[in-house]
Amino acid sequence: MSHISLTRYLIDEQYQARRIQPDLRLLIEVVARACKAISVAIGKGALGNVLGSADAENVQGEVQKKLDVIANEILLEANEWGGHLAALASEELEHPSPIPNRYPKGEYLLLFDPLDGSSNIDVNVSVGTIFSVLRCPEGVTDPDESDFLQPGTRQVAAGYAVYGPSTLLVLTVGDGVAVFTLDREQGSFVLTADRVQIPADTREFAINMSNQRWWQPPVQRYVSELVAGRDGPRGVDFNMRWVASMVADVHRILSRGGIFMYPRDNKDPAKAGRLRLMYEANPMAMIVEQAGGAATDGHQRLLDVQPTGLHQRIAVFLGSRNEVERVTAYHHEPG
Ligand SMILES: O=P(O)(O)OC[C@H]1O[C@](O)(COP(=O)(O)O)[C@@H](O)[C@@H]1O
Repeated sequence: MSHISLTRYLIDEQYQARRIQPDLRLLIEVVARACKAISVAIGKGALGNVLGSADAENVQGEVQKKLDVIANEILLEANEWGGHLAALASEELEHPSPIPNRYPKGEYLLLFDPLDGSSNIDVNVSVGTIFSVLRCPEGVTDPDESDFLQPGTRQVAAGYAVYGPSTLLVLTVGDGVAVFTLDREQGSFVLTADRVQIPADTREFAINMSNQRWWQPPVQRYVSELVAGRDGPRGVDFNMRWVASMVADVHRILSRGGIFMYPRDNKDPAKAGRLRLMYEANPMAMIVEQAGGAATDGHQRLLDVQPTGLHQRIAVFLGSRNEVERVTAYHHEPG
């Protein structure tokens, strides 16, 4: 694959594929630059005094890590003055963040989880950033929360960065999925895989097994059949993986197939799941579908879910199409 930078890839999407507008291209480049800065901050680790807690809680009632706050500030600062956005929303902020009046405004809404997999930061396991781009409704100059509550099918772009052994940026603008690797010497993202496809079948599943006693019957049945392997109704063995960083688990699935599950469970019946619809499930669902996979909440296509809240949680089943369809079918069976 010849040396194609992110900028070149986006310019081709703008002029050849005629898929994106100039300001969406520039917005994605700004987000990518912010991910580079976050990658540098993470790379410093204990030497940069960025590990550990920030002694503050976010809107979800979770203790924030220092890097949650640092990553959030990097993304807010990088995106507020570029002129591409009408407003932003973050996992770390209760309400949408308006663009200060001193800066020009644009026609897009950006949502992000600045640092996904927070529980893995201090133990040097891959973490990431997840983002989703929507259009600001026509004629709205000061968007509020309701303007963000658009189904995932309305996303014009989605992506994630993985900060692991290498830093990767995975992106879709609705024309397949492209993977870029950060060339640390050049300081630029270079295309290393394009039109990535997830195999329809897999022998690998990802779920936090320690929650098993709380799962509802369809998930109990599906996972027990996987674990039973060749001696069970599936007749073949399945392997399990769980990094506990959604970006890392989803990237493995993008790379070699698999099914990722974070179901609704009875541990906290009030919660519809652990993961957030707007800036975790929806962008990942768009990427997975653009790579030929499937994504549901157990009952319906994730991207068709009508959001009701900026930080709402949802059950997530995504990855290799045939397995996602099977576990979803189990949710539709009577009894
Ligand atoms: O702690 P658990 O139950 O294994 O859950 C891990 C899941 O929670 C998350 O860490 C939630 O994300 P945040 O770290 O952004 O809060 C996902 O990345 C991951 O898939």
